[in-house]
Amino acid sequence: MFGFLRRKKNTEPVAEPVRQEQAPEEHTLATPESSTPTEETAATTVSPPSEPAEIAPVEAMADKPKSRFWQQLTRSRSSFTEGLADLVLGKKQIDDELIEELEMRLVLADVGQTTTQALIDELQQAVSRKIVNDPEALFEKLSQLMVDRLQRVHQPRPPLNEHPHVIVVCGINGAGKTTTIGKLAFHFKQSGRKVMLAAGDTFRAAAVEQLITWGERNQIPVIGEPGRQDAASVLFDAVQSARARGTDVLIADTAGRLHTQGGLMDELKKLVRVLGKAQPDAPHEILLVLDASIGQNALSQARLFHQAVGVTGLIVTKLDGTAKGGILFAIADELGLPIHFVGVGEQLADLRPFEPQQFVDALLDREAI
Ligand SMILES: Nc1nc2c(ncn2[C@@H]2O[C@H](COP(=O)(O)OP(=O)(O)OP(=O)(O)O)[C@@H](O)[C@H]2O)c(=O)[nH]1
Repeated sequence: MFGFLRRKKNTEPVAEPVRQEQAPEEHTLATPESSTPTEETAATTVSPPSEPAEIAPVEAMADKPKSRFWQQLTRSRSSFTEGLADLVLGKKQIDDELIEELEMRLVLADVGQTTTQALIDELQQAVSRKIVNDPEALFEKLSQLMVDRLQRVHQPRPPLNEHPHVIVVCGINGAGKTTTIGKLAFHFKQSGRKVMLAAGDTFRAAAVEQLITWGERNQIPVIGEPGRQDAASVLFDAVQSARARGTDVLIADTAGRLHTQGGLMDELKKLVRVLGKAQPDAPHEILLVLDASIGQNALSQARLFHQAVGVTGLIVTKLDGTAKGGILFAIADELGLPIHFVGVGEQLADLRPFEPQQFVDALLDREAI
């Protein structure tokens, strides 16, 4: 049953779940190290970070407080379901008005014309074949079609067999790369991996400092320091250092670049080549960070990054702050690239392994959430 229908019928307000904040604890932080591979990380005791770190394992969160994910998708869900109950209630049959309203809402949620049309065509076929007979069955069918579309491109990430398993994170300026790297590091640490970061964004001095701060929050080493110019040499050093330390996962930041900036795209290709020289088969993953709030523009960005370096998977950020959650369906349909994670906030634990069913349930306000 869909929550937005149930609420209207019962006319009972449904309480939004309240987020539990963790009491801050004292942390032992490792100071960021220099690029010398043999240097040991010095540990100092410092005050708790100002940001409340959520320390529940991300994997465990996937099945426990689902209500939090539900809450984080409030804007996308509201734009999709608000007012639908009024339209549906009182209707015993599916009519053109209902189908047109659904179509409009899919387009407004940035599902995109092509994917919206395909979904609506499939719904209409199900109606004309009498597979679907009433509005509630129509939503059920829509939900199933949406999950199918995401499931088609859903793939597990490669196993972390190499030491280090090297991940390059790329994207345009401000997409959320550095923040996502901090959250990714937390994700891997929570699953018991030894993680290291490489500050390959030598373009913007503050980016290195920002990455060092994320390293401190996660108590993991960061290779690279402000002032270094050559991103390729930072990444090369980082692979050597990670290997010497038996690191499981090395995550490399890169400078934000517009997909239209040919010179910078060439630099990204060079970084990927250099990593391959530092370690055969590296990088093992090239993750493109896309900001959900830019909607359909994310598609052209993804195409050009993919052409340049062969993106292995996507991380879609800022889903919490946008009503354009539907972009994930356009991404799945038109790019065929797997979405591995979604960013739903600015805290360490606000990165979720992407699960199609869970996402559609939250978007369509399914009771299961
Ligand atoms: N609400 C929300 N904000 C996010 C999310 N991910 C990143 N941000 C914010 O987006 C802004 C840009 O993030 P950065 O990580 O600095 O982006 P970047 O891609 O590294 O930027 P450049 O270094 O300029 O290329 C910051 O204010 C982040 O806190 C998210 O999932 N949700």
